[in-house]
Formats: sequence, C-alpha cells, structure tokens
Amino acid sequence: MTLDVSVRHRLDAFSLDIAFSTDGGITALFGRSGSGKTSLIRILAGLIRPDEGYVRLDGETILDTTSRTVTPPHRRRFGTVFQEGRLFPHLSVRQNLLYGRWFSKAPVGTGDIERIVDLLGIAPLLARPTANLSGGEKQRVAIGRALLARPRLLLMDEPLAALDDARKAEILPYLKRLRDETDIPILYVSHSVTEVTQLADRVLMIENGRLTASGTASEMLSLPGSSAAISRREAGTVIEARVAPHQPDPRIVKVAAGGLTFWLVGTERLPGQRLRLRTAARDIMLATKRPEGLSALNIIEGVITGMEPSGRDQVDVALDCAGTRLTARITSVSADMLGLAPGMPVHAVIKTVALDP
Ligand SMILES: Nc1ncnc2c1ncn2[C@@H]1O[C@H](COP(=O)(O)OP(=O)(O)OP(=O)(O)O)[C@@H](O)[C@H]1O
Repeated sequence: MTLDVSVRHRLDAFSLDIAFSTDGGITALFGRSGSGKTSLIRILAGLIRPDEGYVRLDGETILDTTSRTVTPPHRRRFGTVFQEGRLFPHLSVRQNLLYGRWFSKAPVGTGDIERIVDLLGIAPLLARPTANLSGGEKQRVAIGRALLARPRLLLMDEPLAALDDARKAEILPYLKRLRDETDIPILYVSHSVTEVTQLADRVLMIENGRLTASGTASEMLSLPGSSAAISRREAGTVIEARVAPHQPDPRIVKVAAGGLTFWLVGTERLPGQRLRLRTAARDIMLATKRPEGLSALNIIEGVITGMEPSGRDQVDVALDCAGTRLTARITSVSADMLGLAPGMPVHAVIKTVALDP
C-alpha cells in the first residue's frame, strides 16, 4: 500500500500545507494541539475538501483538485476511529459491529467477524448495550466496527485521548495486535510519546500546519534534536530492543539492545520479542566510576559525545553506549563537579522501573 498526499488548505488564520508518502504499518502524525493533525485526517476522510492538492492510494486518485476528482467519503473505504467511539447508544455491541459491515463492498463472512472479535477481545461484550461499556471497551468496539467495513486505510484520531492511563494501557496491546496481525495501513494521530513509541513504524512530525520531519520512532522521539512538541519531562531516548533468550530471574526481564543489556519490569517476556524502550533524560544519572551498592540494575558504560545547555542550569549530556545513543539530563552543578567533557567515559545509571517498555 502506498498513500501519497499533498494538500493545501486554509482555515481562517490557520493554513495547512503538507505532503507525504507512506507505505503500510502504523504512521503516526505527531504534533502539538492545534498543529493541524485533525484537519489533515478530516481531509483524508473526505469531511473537508482542501483548497488544493491530491490524495492517492496505490495509484488510485481519491482526490485531485486539478482534475476535480473527488471520491465521496463512503466510497473511499477509509475506516475512522475518533477520540470518543461514537457508537450507536440504542444498539448492542453486536449490532454496532454489524453496522460497519453494511458499508463493506466485499461480503464479510462469519470468520471475519470472529477474527476481529477475537483480535479485540470483545466476545464477552457482544450482547451488552453500549451505553454502560467502559471508555476502553467502547473504543475497542469502535475499532471493531471500523474494521468490519473492510477499510483500505484506517484513520485513527487520538483514539485513546479520552481514556485514563489504566484504560490506555489496556488498549495498547490490542492496537499492537492490529498492527501485527492485519495488513491494514493506519494513520494514527497522537500527541502521546508513549503511544507513538509503542505503535508507530514511522512518525510524521507536524508543526503549525507543516510537516517538519519524518523518520522512525527512535529518530523522531530521541534527544538530541527531538521535536519541540515533546515536553521537557518526557524528552529522552527510544531504544529498539529484544527480549533475551534466557531469563535468569522471573521478577525482571532481560532485554538486549545492540551490544547492551537492560533490565526492566512489567512487560511480556517472549524470547526474541521486539520491544521499544523509552527512557526520559531526567531519569538517567551519570557516574565517573562504576557505582557500587546501588539499587539501580541498569548501569551502562558510555562515552560523552556532546553537552548542550537545557533549561535553567541544566545540561543534556549525550552518550554513545556501544553504538546506542542515550541522553542524560543533569544539573550544571553536577556536570561541573564531575568535570564532565566530551570524550570522557562515564556510567549511565537507569532505575529499572524508569525504563518504560
Ligand atoms: N473550521 C475551522 N475554521 C477555522 N479554523 C479552524 C477550523 N478547524 C480547525 N481550525 C484551526 O486550525 C488549527 C488546526 O486544528 P486541528 O484540529 O487540525 O489541530 P490538531 O493538531 O488536530 O489539534 P488537537 O490535537 O487539539 O486536536 C487550529 O488552530 C484550529 O483552531
């Protein structure tokens, strides 16, 4: 699948001017509130007609303002899932799911329904009225309904934004299954670093109606140089890792990233399983000698490659740890006290519980 988009559109004082191509997997549209992500999704869904531009899917023109080609929304076969599930409150879960099927050109068999119900873990909910489902359950049903319409492309606009952290954590594994077990390409709008780290194959950074950068999650969400849309608290590093084949202690999980070993908690432990770890720069300490008698399990050797002032009296210290980049944010006082400088070997200390899988 290849989606080619080039659109320009003015909304009063705001102007959107974005071009990108993407193929398959989950492409995250990441940016601050008001950067234009929803407007772009609405253009793709056919809810807004842009002033100029085109949208092509696998070479098929969905929209082209030059030739005045406009495929109406229901003929695009683009599924949509919004922040709030927009289910029909008077229908049961099963009826809501089957409603999606009516819009499918290709017949949907019982097997498809079972597969989607299983994928999203909604079998126990089928007979329930939608009115008293939890927010997380509603979103899973909304995703199921969108999938049953057999979309060629799924547009998801902050599907987890209205949920609390516990509900978000409950849905993320289902979204990963959706990515890994179906071949439906997904455009996923979010300003959550956690969601984008966990889900995105590719990230498009949107600022003020423009595409400012694009790349892998680890390229786009890691210091130095990650987007201004990432809060200071969250700024850090995304590391690609795999669960190690042998696990010496059932209480923690050993993962390998490049030549490094990390220990973490609270994740599945299928040997060889790929993971993305995220560590905030503010959660990394530096030591000039290997520390002893410390509870932190992750003590990583590295060499300082750069130092950038960051905020008031703080420094972002970039490290090369056997080819893996890490950034630690420390006070200028600590940097002076330890005499830190580029080229110096140091030990990065990361608490096990501060490493998000
Ligand atoms: N119909 C409209 N008329 C005028 N301005 C609009 C209209 N719709 C959106 N805007 C403006 O366009 C800009 C982009 O809005 P949009 O909803 O696309 O951003 P967003 O990145 O999705 O934000 P959020 O994350 O808060 O949903 C905002 O400044 C918004 O006020």
